[in-house]
Order: sequence, then C-alpha cells, then structure tokens
Amino acid sequence: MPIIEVNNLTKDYKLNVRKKGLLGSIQSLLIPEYEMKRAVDKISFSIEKGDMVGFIGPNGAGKSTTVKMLTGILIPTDGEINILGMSPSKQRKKIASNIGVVFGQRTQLWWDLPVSDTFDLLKSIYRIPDKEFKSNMDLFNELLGLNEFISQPVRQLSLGQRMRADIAASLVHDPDVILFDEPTIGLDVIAKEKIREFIKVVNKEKNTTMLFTTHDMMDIEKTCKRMIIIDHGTIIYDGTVEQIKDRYGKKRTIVAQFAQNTDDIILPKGVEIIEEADNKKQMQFNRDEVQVSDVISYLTSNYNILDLTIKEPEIESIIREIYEGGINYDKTISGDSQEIVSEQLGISR
Ligand SMILES: Nc1ncnc2c1ncn2[C@@H]1O[C@H](COP(=O)(O)OP(=O)(O)OP(=O)(O)O)[C@@H](O)[C@H]1O
Repeated sequence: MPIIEVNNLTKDYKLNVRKKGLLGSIQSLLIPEYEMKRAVDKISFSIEKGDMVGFIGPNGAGKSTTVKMLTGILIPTDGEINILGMSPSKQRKKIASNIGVVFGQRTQLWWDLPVSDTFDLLKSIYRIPDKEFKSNMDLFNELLGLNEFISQPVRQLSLGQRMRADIAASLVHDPDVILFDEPTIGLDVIAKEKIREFIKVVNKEKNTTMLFTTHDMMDIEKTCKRMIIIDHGTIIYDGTVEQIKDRYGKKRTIVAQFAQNTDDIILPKGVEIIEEADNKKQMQFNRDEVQVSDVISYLTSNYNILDLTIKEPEIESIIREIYEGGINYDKTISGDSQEIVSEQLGISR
C-alpha cells in the first residue's frame, strides 16, 4: 500500500495582469485583470513505504509547487493527495508530525537562537520522548557533526552547517515521510556528499519514505533508484534511473592516449572525435551502431596506445538532452506520459 498517493494533482496560480504605462497602472488598480497560470497539470504518482524518489525537472517545471502541495502549504486547484491516509491541506496539523520538510532555500531554524535551542523547541512541539530525542541527536551528531556548531546562533552558521542542522531538525521527530526541496543547493562537493550519505543511512535505518527535488543529478544517482521528471507541470518520466540510462544513454566515449602524433588518424565509420589535446583524443559513437570492442580492437591494432578508458554516459548529460528536447522518446518506457512529452517538446517520433 503506497504511503504517498497523488492523483490528477493540479495547481493554477492567479496572476495579476499589469498594463503598461501610467494610465494602464491606474486601470489595473481600479479594474484588476487576472490570468491563470497552470504550474502543475494533472500529475499522478504513488510512492511505497521506504522508497527514495528523485523529483527533477528544469526551472519552473512545477517541483516546488508540488512539494508545497504535498506539505499542505498550498491548496491544490484540483486532484487529490493522500499521505498516510490523510489530506495534507485538510489535515495539516495532524499530518505535521508525520512529515518532515527541508527547503534548501529557506531555514526552519530559529535565526537568533543557538542551534541546540531549535532542537529543544522541536522536542517540546512534537513531544519527543527523552530517549528517542537523545538517540536521534547522537545519530545526527555522528553523521552530520552537529556538535561542532550546536551552541552557535543559526545566523552565524555557514551554508553547509545550516543545511546539516536543517536536515537534522526535519527528522528529529522521526517522520514517516520526508520531503526535500533542493537540500544540497549551493553546497560544495564534500558537504553534498555528507548529506547524501546521511540521507541514505536514515532511509535504510528508519525506512523513511523520501521524495527530493534537486538540480544536481549526482544527488539522484547516488541516492535514488527511481526518479520522476516533471516539465511544464506534467510528468514526462517515471521510472528507474538505470532504465533511463540504459535506454537513452546510447553515446559511448573512448578516451585514448596515443604514443605518436595522430593528426591524420582514420577512425571507423560512426566514430567521431569530440575533443583532442596533444596526443589524447576523446572519441564518441552510438553504441547501437558501433561496438565498443570493435573500436578498441581497431585502435589497438592500428596505433600504439599508452592509455585507454571507456566513459559511461552520465545521467547529467542524458537529462540535459531530455530538457532540451533532443531525445527521441520511447513510449514503452513510461506509458502515456511520453505522448505528452512529444507534444510539449515538439519531438517527432
Ligand atoms: N506564487 C506564485 N504565483 C504565480 N506563479 C508562480 C508562483 N510560484 C510559482 N509560480 C510559477 O509556477 C511555475 C512552477 O514554479 P515552481 O516554483 O513550482 O517550479 P520549480 O520546478 O520548483 O522551479 P525551480 O527549479 O526554478 O525552483 C513557474 O512558472 C513559476 O513561475
């Protein structure tokens, strides 16, 4: 039985249309005109207990709007959300103890108070028993190093420290579901890694159901098996990370360091050079047209090669292609939603 169920969820924002010029401004004040903007358009998905799902999409795709509706902050225009049998917008107070939320762009910590005070306040608000509170704080300290800055006021923390505290604060009451909205935004590689590891440990140890939005594909690759891609308010992919890599990651890259000058190199049909410096060349081809083994045996039998590596396609570049509408969608991969994708992005199939 799914923990999160979303059916035909829709959100329209009402926008005030401002007319140009002084006269237009006065007119807009006296007789305001509105237009509706659809941010989320009939999306449906469900998430099982303990699953960790990446929710990605380009800027303005509708991710934050969806997360806000899941938390109950925003009321849907249409459709239903069911989290643990409750409607977030109708049972907001009741559901609060079951959901944790992290907005990377905003903090839920008390700005002027030491970090420890926020945790004490949360302990009282959620009525967390002493034993549970202590064991969680010990775990968070071990994994996120909270004690390094626990007595500092929040406003003095670095972004990475603040995010670590925020994530811990969202989990201190052991929620069943946690929604992350860009939890790694603006962090350096090491801080991101720490947070990904933490998320993975919590998911495993506490079986917390997690949905998180991010623009960093490494977040998804390192933590989630499943991802949902949203664009222009509709879901264009819902499936495994592996499947999308397998189906769409058709480009293979071989990097070869040649012992000699290879300015006049002749490559097999379908293989092209995408980068070269000194005697090092990056060659790319479509794995459906050219076999990796054929390219390697051609190169090694015709040239003297010092070093050779094969690069797997990165999810980052596949997603970039999807956002740019450059991928020919295969309808079998994600059912009817692919129809929408093709229409929206003007892709011919
Ligand atoms: N309060 C609002 N009033 C009007 N339009 C809004 C409001 N909030 C968001 N939108 C619009 O709704 C659409 C979806 O926005 P949303 O913030 O959900 O996208 P997002 O996928 O989270 O984007 P990003 O990755 O840039 O954060 C955008 O076109 C945005 O301009």
